[in-house]
Amino acid sequence: MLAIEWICATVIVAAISYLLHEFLWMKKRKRLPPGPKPLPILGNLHLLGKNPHQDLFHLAKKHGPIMYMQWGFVPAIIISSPELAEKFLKTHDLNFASRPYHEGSWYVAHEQRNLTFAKYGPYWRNMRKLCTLELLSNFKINQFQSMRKRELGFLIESLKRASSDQVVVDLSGEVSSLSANMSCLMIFGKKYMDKDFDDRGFKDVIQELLHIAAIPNLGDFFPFLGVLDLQGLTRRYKALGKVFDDFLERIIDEHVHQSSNIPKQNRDFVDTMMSILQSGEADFEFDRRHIKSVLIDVLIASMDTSATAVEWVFTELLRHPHYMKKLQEEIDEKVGMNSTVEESNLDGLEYLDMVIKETFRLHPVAPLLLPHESIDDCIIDGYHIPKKSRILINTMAIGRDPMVWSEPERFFPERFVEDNVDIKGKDFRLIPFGSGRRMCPGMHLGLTVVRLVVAQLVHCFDWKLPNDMRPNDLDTNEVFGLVTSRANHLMAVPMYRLKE
Ligand code: HEM
Repeated sequence: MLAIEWICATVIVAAISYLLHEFLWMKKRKRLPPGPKPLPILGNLHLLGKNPHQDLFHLAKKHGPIMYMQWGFVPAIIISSPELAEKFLKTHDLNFASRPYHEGSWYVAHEQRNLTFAKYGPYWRNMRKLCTLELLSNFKINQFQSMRKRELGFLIESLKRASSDQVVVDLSGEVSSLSANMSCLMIFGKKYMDKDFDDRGFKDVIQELLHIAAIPNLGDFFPFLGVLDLQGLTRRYKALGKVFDDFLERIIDEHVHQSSNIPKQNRDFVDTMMSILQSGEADFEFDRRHIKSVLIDVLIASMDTSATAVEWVFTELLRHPHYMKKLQEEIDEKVGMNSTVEESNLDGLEYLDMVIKETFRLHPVAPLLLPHESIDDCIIDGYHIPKKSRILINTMAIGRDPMVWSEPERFFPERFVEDNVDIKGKDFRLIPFGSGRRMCPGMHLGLTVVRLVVAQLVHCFDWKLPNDMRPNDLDTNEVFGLVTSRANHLMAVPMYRLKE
């Protein structure tokens, strides 16, 4: 059959199934949450544009904080208030602790054997425990403290040169490279540069994965269309899966040959995982496939999240120079003009924490968290939540809700002086790392990197916008993806300010 015939046949089958589904559903219709009226087959997919978190924010203003949508054949529940977020992520957490099918993880992470998209069950529980204890513990985070200091030192030196020449730097690019280097050193024990992956180079391959992971996948919403691969995504995921697999196999082999009895405090993540594999101490199915899947997870999760958070903090500080100054004054007082910031200084920097909280409120790195999936039918606030619904918690909508925050659109770190809101998953007004069973296990590491990098860059340099741009003219356009970053790179001129 020709491709066009295949498409027609699939659309007809899809339409019949949809009508059948609607008919059966009518018979036992239950009270669903309110939401926009769906079109036949397409459902509400036509309402989602390039920045779905913003579209859902606007739709919630009309339909309310719990909203039902039909995305193709998939029911979606969108949550936009702290009270409801608490019901989904705390009161009924267990029922919403699974993840939907994710084609990228299927092909790149050995059939969703990664932590991020593994279905809820014994494998996910065991792997999460292992990662939390062995890779993301305080002991492990502290082990890499000197590496972080050294890498950040390299960036400061290069910015000092830019400062003496008064050149504009690509702050987004610089922080992203720093974060990539820190992640590679922690995970693989060395930095990976261009050509280390395949012809395209390390960064390009990661960027391609992030890019296609952000493209809405028709196969996710219309399972019949998945096999046709009309968007070419399956083909690209398979090719990327092979590139990652070859790369990780090579790295693991190198580690196996080099490492015999590396002391625990010197082990990178590959060493740690391989020593667990070799010792046989994992009491669940655990082989190279699982190790490779989790290595990809921590690589992707650590590289872009922290760098994007730093980028947003700087965006707001450059738009509000008086807050930048106030932050400098706090650090000058605690650290002094003769020294750079150490991780041991961070706990005393309260204003820094307020600036970071305020940035997460306005610019959460993952505005819809990661998608959760309901394990069983459930009733919440009198509404029926069907089994296998996709649950999205819109933290961006919660962060800008005037019922929750006064003057929500205003960047105002001082709002946290009186109200010391927790960002570690206990206060549902601000949950940039999620909450409950699926909450981010890398939060401590992520926060350490963000606080350190922001503090150091603000302490060592005054910053000004290029070409006499006024602070108000700096845009805050975003591009939605696995992480939601600035649409345009942040450019600024550093001026060194410490005593030599
Ligand atoms: C500023 C930095 C970071 C932010 C804002 C962030 C945010 C998040 C969010 C919102 C989720 C989804 C929670 C949910 O679905 O309910 C998540 C999950 C996750 N994060 Fe992070 N993250 C950061 C850094 C890191 C780092 C450094 C790592 C590891 C090295 C990491 C590893 C993970 C993993 C493995 C998951 C999936 C957990 C699971 O499904 O069980 N993250 N993160």
